[in-house]
Amino acid sequence: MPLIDVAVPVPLRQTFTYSFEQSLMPGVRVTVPFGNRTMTGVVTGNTAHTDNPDKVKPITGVLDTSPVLDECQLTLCRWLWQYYHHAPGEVIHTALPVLLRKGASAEPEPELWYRLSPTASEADSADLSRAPKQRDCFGALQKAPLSADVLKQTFSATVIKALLERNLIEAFSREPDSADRLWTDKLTIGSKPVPDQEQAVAISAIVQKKQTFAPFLLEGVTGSGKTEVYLQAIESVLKAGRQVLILVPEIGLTPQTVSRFTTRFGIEVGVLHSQITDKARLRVWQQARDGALGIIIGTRSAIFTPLKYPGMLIVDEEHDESFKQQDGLRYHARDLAVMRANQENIPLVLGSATPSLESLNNAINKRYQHLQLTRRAAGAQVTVQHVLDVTDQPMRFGLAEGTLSLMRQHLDQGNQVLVFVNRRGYAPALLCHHCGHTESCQRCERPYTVHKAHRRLHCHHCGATRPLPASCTQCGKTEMVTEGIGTEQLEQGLSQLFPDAPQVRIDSDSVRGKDKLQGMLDAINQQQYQLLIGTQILSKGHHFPHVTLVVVLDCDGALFSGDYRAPEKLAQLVTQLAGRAGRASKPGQMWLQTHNPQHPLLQDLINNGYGHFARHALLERKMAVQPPFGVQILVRAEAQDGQLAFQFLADAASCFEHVQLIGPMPGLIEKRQGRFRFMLVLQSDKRKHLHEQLRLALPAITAMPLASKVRWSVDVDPTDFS
Ligand SMILES: Nc1ncnc2c1ncn2[C@@H]1O[C@H](COP(=O)(O)OP(=O)(O)OP(=O)(O)O)[C@@H](O)[C@H]1O
Ligand SMILES: [Zn+2]
Repeated sequence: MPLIDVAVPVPLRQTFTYSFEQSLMPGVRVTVPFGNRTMTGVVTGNTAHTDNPDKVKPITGVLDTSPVLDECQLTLCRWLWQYYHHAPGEVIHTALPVLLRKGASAEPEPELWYRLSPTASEADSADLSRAPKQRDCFGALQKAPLSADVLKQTFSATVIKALLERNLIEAFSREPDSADRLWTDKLTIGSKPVPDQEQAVAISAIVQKKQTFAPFLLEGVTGSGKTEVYLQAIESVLKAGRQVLILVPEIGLTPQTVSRFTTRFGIEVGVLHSQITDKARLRVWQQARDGALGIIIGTRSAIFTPLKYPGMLIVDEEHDESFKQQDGLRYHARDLAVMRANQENIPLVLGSATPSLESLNNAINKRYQHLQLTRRAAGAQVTVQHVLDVTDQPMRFGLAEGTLSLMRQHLDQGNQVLVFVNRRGYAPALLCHHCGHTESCQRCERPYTVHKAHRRLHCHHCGATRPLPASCTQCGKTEMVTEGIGTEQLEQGLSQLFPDAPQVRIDSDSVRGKDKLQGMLDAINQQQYQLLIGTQILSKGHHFPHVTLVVVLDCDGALFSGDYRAPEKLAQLVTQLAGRAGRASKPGQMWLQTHNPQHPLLQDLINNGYGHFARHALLERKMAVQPPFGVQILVRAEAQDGQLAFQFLADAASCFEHVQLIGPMPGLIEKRQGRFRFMLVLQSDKRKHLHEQLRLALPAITAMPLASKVRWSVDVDPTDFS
């Protein structure tokens, strides 16, 4: 009997061999016995050899007639489990829509249709004269059978039910029509602006590359019209009947984004993000696989969407941290996009105003073609950036007098002002004025954030919450005071200081709920609000034509972080925030409040811009042999007993010989949800060497006695050191 390799969704770094009466196509789902359970796995190949043939068990069921993962996707999965040193079964699970993991059919379900019943006749129509709706419905079906979806657009369920009860019509199920490339008939090119010279250069460079692997970095300052470049570049791809997959950051996927594409091309766009149902996700997956969608826009995991006619890949805001998954399979969707474009032989456009140092380095080294947009579109001016020294300044709600009078000026001119603070809630700590005790989450040993609206304390690390205490839990005195400022407090304060300026708060608390963010963004652009208060969410790619002033409350924390990526992240945030101002006819400015006005990073950013900062940061990384010049892999471990986690990593460290090791040391967040967290950094200037060393060491690490007593994981190319 043929031997077959199957990836089974268990956390083990191997595939498993089973037998079956015939060989099976790789990518087909099968059910197999595993331990005392039955599991759904995916065939990864047919094999000739097994070490212990007596132990091989048979495959118990075959779920698909054709593979759910095509050759290209399987190749990518193999790359993923090798590169990220992850369990093959879990990799394949990540690559499939949830319903397919659970064994659902990969083929579209038969649709419900209606037709006249065989006994119905012309005379029946006359009988319906006193029920005009039923008569019309009957008349419609007399012409041709119709799907339930179509019929229900015109007739109510009651009308259909009445006709069914009279036995005049009947329901039947029908295989859905193939919609393969039907969208090409609907494709139209809506009105579009004339590209400026830099845009035109970028567009023509991209469209020259058809059906060949060609990576581009589109580095364009905020508001320079990158999206317009995407739109005009994909035009010829769509006209050729080929599909485009666009990745965007989680928060950037608003209906506004989608509508720019639907309006331009007049075709349906498949949308994939974390809020859609499993059923809808499977539907888009099927339509993309069957060639029934021309454009698919999605967040991180959309990179796994199969395409029947792949034409182009785009990663917008490619620097965004949400493209890296921070648990399970810790893959980077941008890096996977590069692999995929290569595999599919198609162009890839990475776009950003603040490119990651990794991508920028690839562009400088000519591995990617570098396209630059240095001017804002349609004559908008660059936002002028300033630092405001707040040392010894009287402050109100975290704002200096100077900042407040600037805000007053802009508000009086009828413009919008955006105030950024990087903390949601009322205040980041609650402490006792008498004994100094800070109320902290015991599981994370971090101060609770005060949320006044709900009168509760929240731990932003683990989500734990409890009622706001009336007195100190240590000494019992009732003089509780808050420390620091969050969005909620700023909102309260600003409504006192500027009672005449309608304000809106945008943070993950206030935008919870379907389409709420979009509603707020629309209201902002209709000028229903003048003061915009918010967190990072406000920095993400939104177009705010009426904002002329951006204020950053406090950026000092990030200047002294233990994370070597913190300066890059801060520079990206500040630049993106500045990019929200002055996007239309009115010029914009940004003010950064700081106690460190002379800090070299701030000075460089303010005076020379992100591009200069990033190139300088690359030099520093080169000296320190840090990514993208050095390669890093993190082994993390956590346990309730911190000593165990530390010891596990110390033992793991002894498995390496020719690798530079840093640690074991505590994570930047030392404790979370009752577990102490440690990490061991493996570093080298040679990628291949480091991966090889880890591959050799992993069996020994996995076999260590402590390996089953702590939670541990491998993070390749880490971006987060918490
Ligand atoms: N060539 C052009 N002529 C006129 N208007 C343009 C042109 N290109 C883009 N625009 C307009 O300029 C605005 C900004 O463009 P777009 O949103 O594409 O910029 P972006 O670079 O993607 O912005 P960001 O990175 O800041 O999110 C949009 O309203 C867009 O319609
Ligand atoms: Zn906690």
